[in-house]
Amino acid sequence: MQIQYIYSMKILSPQQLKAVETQTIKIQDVDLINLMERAATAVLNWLKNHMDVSKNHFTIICGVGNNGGDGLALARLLASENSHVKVYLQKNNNYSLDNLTNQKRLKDAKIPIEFYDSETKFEFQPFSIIIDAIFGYGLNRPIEQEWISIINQINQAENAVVSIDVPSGLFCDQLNSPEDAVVQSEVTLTFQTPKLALFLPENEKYVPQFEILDISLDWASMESQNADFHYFSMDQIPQFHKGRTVFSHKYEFGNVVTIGGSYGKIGAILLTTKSVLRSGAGLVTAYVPKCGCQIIQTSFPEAMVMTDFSEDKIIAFPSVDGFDTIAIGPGIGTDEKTALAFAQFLEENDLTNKKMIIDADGINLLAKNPELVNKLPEKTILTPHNKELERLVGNWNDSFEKIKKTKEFVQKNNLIVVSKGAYTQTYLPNAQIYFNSTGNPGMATAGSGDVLTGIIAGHLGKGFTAEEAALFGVFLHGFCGDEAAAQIGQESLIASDILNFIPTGMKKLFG
Ligand SMILES: NC(=O)C1=CN([C@@H]2O[C@H](COP(=O)(O)OP(=O)(O)OC[C@H]3O[C@@H](n4cnc5c(N)ncnc54)[C@H](OP(=O)(O)O)[C@@H]3O)[C@@H](O)[C@H]2O)[C@@H](O)CC1
Ligand SMILES: [K+]
Repeated sequence: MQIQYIYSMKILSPQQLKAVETQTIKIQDVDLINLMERAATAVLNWLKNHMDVSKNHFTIICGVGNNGGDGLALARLLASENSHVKVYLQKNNNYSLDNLTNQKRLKDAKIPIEFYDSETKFEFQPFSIIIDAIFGYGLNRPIEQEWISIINQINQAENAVVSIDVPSGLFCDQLNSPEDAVVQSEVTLTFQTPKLALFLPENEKYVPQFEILDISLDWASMESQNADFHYFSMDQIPQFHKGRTVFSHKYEFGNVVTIGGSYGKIGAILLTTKSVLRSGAGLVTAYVPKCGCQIIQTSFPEAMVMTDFSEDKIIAFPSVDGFDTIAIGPGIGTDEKTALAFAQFLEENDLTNKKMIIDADGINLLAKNPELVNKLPEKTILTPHNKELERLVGNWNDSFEKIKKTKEFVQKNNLIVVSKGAYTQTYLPNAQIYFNSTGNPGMATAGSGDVLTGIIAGHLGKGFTAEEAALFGVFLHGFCGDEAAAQIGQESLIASDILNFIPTGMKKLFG
């Protein structure tokens, strides 16, 4: 089963979006004004799904381009729903064509437009929702001094703010400088494909959350764009279903060994081992120091256990001949003797045909001895958090430097890196980077990564390619975490909950 990359959602630059827009107009035989109407209708529908628009008040602040045009069209649609709408439009003599068309449509519908300039002092009604339609993906320079007060007034108001397409002032594919004026919205409703800026931690205060609204741009045109960045979302999931038949037997679903644990950290490898089987792998064996044997056998009878001759840490790695998948790291510690055993294991085994994933202290052991990276089988999956990743690729000053360094690292070494965090980033050796769409802040909790390692290892065992296992494993982990949070909340969520929700998550995805 190979991933059909054509099904992934590409993250496009403003120039590419413009090209897709132009091609859509040609292929669908429509005009831009129709796309604008689709965009405004999509926003209206989103608002209707989230509130009673007929009772709400909206203050729509529009710019001079097509983002402003979306705002004007939305004003007309909201007014026809009996909403209370106040429309502000920037005073200018350089409006886009379709902005002008929508101005005329408002005039025809007798909906007044109030013009603002850099001196305007808005009087927002306290309960009115501000719709930010000043700039979208067409922003081509930071917001100029004279308009900063407009953005500041929006940010200082106590009103809820909804941004259309992009928070005004935010660049789509480069970082703003900290002093730039950018709208801080509660939610951004972005059209068709998410923009790169929405995923970057530097922009969290402008984009605490976003939603993608479909406006039926031409799919083939989007797919024809070259993109390094992708969004891995629900649309890609059906192709990951690998069912069982009546005659299936456990040996068809992989034989996985999990290597880790040390005195006081057996729980980590236990979580990983359990997650392997819960993900549908056939067989799992935990290789742990002696102190871990009873713990694992008692709390997880489905697993087999092999033990190191040491009581409290791993100092000699096992033979991996009979296993197809190897997971190393959870709870293993960084003792010198463990480090030596790990190095010897990588240097003296032929791992060419093995599938491998390394996590946690396994990554720290690797970082201590960087030339060992050359000994890893191709497409080994590494699942570092940011601190662990820095130990492998060096420090970075911002997201773009991180992306560049990590991309170089995976390409040079033919590895896969899963960089954990909000919108977990998966770097494939072909230089493609995927942002994940599932998960929640409650999952930043002890042992969450151990469960992820097990889920990915389980899918490797089941026969997924390394790319598939990494991408789908990250998605499933977040999805199960979301299911768990929906039931018990984020605050008290623990890693075992994520694990316990794997069956619910799998069932919900595949039936
Ligand atoms: N395909 C889709 O997804 C669809 C997208 N649609 C919508 O179109 C939006 C993109 O529209 P857009 O291209 O007209 O750009 P937009 O963001 O309105 O701003 C451009 C204007 O701002 C100006 N300007 C720029 N920077 C500036 C600055 N710092 N300070 C001052 N001025 C500045 C620039 O003028 P300039 O001065 O550069 O000549 C120009 O006048 C998109 O986000 C979405 O909402 C839908 O309608 C339909 C389908
Ligand atoms: K906007």
